[in-house]
Order: sequence, then C-alpha cells, then structure tokens
Amino acid sequence: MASFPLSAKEEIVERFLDAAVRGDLPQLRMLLTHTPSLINQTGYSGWTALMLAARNGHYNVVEALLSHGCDKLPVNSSSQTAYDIAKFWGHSHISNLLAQTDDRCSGVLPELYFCRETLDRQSDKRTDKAWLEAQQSDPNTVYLLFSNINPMVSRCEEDKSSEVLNKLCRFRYDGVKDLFQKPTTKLIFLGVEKMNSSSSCSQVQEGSWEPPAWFAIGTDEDATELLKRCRGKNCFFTTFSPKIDLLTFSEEEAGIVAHARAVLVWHNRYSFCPICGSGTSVEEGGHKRRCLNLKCRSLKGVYNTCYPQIDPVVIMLVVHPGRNQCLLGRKKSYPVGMFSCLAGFIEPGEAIEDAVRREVEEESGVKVGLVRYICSQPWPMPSNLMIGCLAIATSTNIKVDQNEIEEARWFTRQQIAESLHRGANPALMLPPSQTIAHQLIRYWICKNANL
Ligand SMILES: NC(=O)c1ccc[n+]([C@@H]2O[C@H](COP(=O)([O-])OP(=O)(O)OC[C@H]3O[C@@H](n4cnc5c(N)ncnc54)[C@H](O)[C@@H]3O)[C@@H](O)[C@H]2O)c1
Ligand SMILES: [Mg+2]
Ligand SMILES: [Mg+2]
Ligand SMILES: [Mg+2]
Ligand SMILES: [Zn+2]
Repeated sequence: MASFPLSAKEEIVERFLDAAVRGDLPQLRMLLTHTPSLINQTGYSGWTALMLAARNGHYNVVEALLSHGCDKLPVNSSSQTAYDIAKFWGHSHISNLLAQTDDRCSGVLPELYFCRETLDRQSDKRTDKAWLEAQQSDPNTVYLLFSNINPMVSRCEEDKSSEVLNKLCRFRYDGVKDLFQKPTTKLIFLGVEKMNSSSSCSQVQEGSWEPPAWFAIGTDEDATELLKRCRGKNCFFTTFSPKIDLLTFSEEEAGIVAHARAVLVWHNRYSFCPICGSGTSVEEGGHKRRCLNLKCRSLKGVYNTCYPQIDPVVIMLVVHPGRNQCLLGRKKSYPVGMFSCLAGFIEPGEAIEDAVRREVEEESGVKVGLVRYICSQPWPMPSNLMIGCLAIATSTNIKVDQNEIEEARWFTRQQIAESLHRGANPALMLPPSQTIAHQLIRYWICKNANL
C-alpha cells in the first residue's frame, strides 16, 4: 500500500501520540509546552493521547494529561472513552483516576439545578403562629416578590462571562408590609438561612445569631406598580420565556425559586376547596389550605388536596440493545436541531418503571425492558418532579406518535459525545446543562458502555 508523506502538523501529532503510547513523559511534556493544542488531538487511529496512555497503562502520563486540562469525553471508533479503555485492559488504578477527577467521567451525577436546598425549611415552625408573626416584622427577614408565580429579578451586571444572569430582588419588611393587607396576597414561609461562612462568627459563638427567615410573597398587584418598589434598579418579572429566564439563577437561588413557584401555583389553582367548593383559609406558613365549611369531608382525616401538589414525570434515556446508541426525540416546540430524552406524566396507579415503558412505547414505538432509576429534579414549570431513569430497549424500530413528538432517532455514542464536547452542531443540539435530560445523557456517555 502506498504511504503518503505526513505534513509537518500531522508529524508532530504522531510524535505526541507515540510519546503517549511509550509512556515517554519528558517528550510528551516538551511537545505540549511547544504546542498546547496537541492535548486533545487524534491521530490516524482516531485515539487521543489520553486513550493511548490509558490503553498502555501509563499512569503518570494520564495524570500529566489531566493536569493540563485534557478532555475525557472523546470516544474512539468503538465508542469507548479513555475510562472504558483503561477498565477494559484491567488498568484499574488508571480507571479509578479517570473516575475520580472532576465531574465528567465519574459516572457520578453532579448536583442538579433546582436541587440545592439553600434554606433550612424548618417545617415544624410552620404551625408556630407566634414565631411566624415575629419573623414577619423582623428587620433581617428576607422577602421575595412574585407577580403571579414569576419572581422579581434584577439583571446581574457584575460578571458578563457567567451563566448567572438573574438575581432575585430581596426586600425587607418595610418595603412590602402594605401588601399584607390585601386579601389576595399569599405569604409563603420558605425557611431560614443555613449557617455558613458569612454568618457572623462572634454572634454564632455567643449563640445570639438568629438565622434570617425567608418568605415569598405572591401578589396579583399590577406588575408595573410592583416594580416601582425597586427605585429605578434594572428589575423585571420573569414573565417572558420563563423556561429560559428560570435557568439563569445561581444554584443557590434556583432551589428557592423551585420551592416558591410550586407552592404559589398550587394556591392559584386551589383557592376553593376541591372537595366541596367552599372558600379556604391559608395556614402553616402557606403550606396548607383549610376548608371553611365545617361540614366538609376534607376536615376529617388526611386530605392531600389541602397540601401543595406536585406532578411526577418520568424522563428516560433509552439505550439501544447494543448499548452504543441512545434514543432521543424532539417536540415541535424545541429549537431547530434540538433532541432530548423522552418524558411523560406518570398516570394514576402506575409504577415508575411502567410509566417509562408506556411513555417510550407511546411516543416512539420502541419497547423497553430493564429500567433503572438514576436521579430526580424538581422542575418548576410549574410544579413537576422529574424522575430520571436509564432504560434498555428490547426493540429498535421507531414509529413516532406525531401528536406528542415530531421525530425520534437513535444517536451513536460518538454523535452524542461530539455534541457534548464541541457544543451544538447543526445535526444535534442537546438540552442545556441545567436540565435533567442533559445530565442523564452526560451520565450515560461518561459511564462504561456496559450498564
Ligand atoms: N427537565 C427536563 O429535562 C424536561 C425534559 C422533557 C420534559 N420535561 C417536562 O416534563 C413534562 C411532561 O412531559 P411531556 O409533556 O412529554 O408529557 P407527556 O408525554 O405525558 O405528554 C403531555 C400530555 O399528556 C397529557 N397529560 C397527562 N397527564 C398530565 C398531567 N398530569 N399534567 C398535564 N398533562 C398531562 C396532556 O394531554 C399533555 O399534553 C413537561 O411538562 C416538561 O415541562 C422536562
Ligand atoms: Mg412526552
Ligand atoms: Mg407522552
Ligand atoms: Mg403522557
Ligand atoms: Zn370543603
């Protein structure tokens, strides 16, 4: 077979990869110092230096590559990451190293967006009326304002490179107390601040530090009037494209928004007793509604209609029986090129596993066998609980239910890894990292191909 001379660039890539194969750390370091862009390059074999070092058991080379910020996500033509390769060849010290360092190939999910419990909910305090009243007028208490279920926010101008764009507007008692007089105002006790490094040390030591309480206020007052309380600051309510706006809080604030929105939307929907239609009173720091009709059945025994409701939804990454492809679908409403995990509401009397199997078959015609729960995420659009699973398909033919989704397709690990690694490409855009769908997909890619 004729061989063609290598270009200067190809030659240096091959020298770099050869150093990784041989475990020649000084040579590898020298090349990397001269040409840092070599780090994630692949040669003719389609393997990166990390894969080659992992294959040949060169722990120190893997370590050096990782310390230079090497990407662990790329896969070879057999859809194996460096982690898979190290594991396959029995280099457990290397696969352990690849699994430990950072979030991405560990097969361990990072904390999900909307999941951080920034406040201590102190649910026992919800029935302590005197304590709640004292907190309301306390000058340290923090109030968040919601127009309907949308929080008042200001644009974060400090760090333009950050993904955090919106910051919750915080008010003190004097700035909002007039709203308490209105009968339609809802006041939700969200919890108290957890002690952290910013809590005053001397006060904590003396035991005199009382963590500030946080409340959400839901009001139907005119939004423009409400915004005047910010005195000219760049504030607004997240009414426009709520999904996008709600994904641009800090992790700390996202969890608080998820809690408040789900409770407020429940108040909006359940202002009258669902059992007898009478009016209701609000109790327990906004976490309960009691029917005012003394003869109502809801006052006897436990009625879940008295408490905030959430809707459980299954969301699943369906894996091909051959393990190297996954099934993603797109709704008409998705941005062009975006595909995501299939999802659907759990129906009454249905177990999670059955809901997964039914929704996948309804939407794509694909049959599912094994279902494994992975993680969950509150999804305040407005009050879903997303239950994330991996599911193994037992059939592969796709027949889409056009009412629910526009298209479903099998994607290879390579296609997914490339989209995660290089960002959106015209063929495949994955949902943003704040979604459980994205994290399930990443989790599957980062794990060993054998589930
Ligand atoms: N966080 C994520 O990554 C992510 C990804 C996909 C979907 N989701 C969320 O999951 C939810 C459900 O997904 P879906 O729309 O594909 O569900 P789905 O496939 O069950 O289809 C929705 C349809 O089912 C019916 N339905 C049945 N029970 C319902 C209920 N309790 N509430 C509302 N409608 C019900 C309605 O006709 C509705 O149009 C969506 O609202 C979406 O917000 C989140
Ligand atoms: Mg669906
Ligand atoms: Mg469905
Ligand atoms: Mg459904
Ligand atoms: Zn009633």
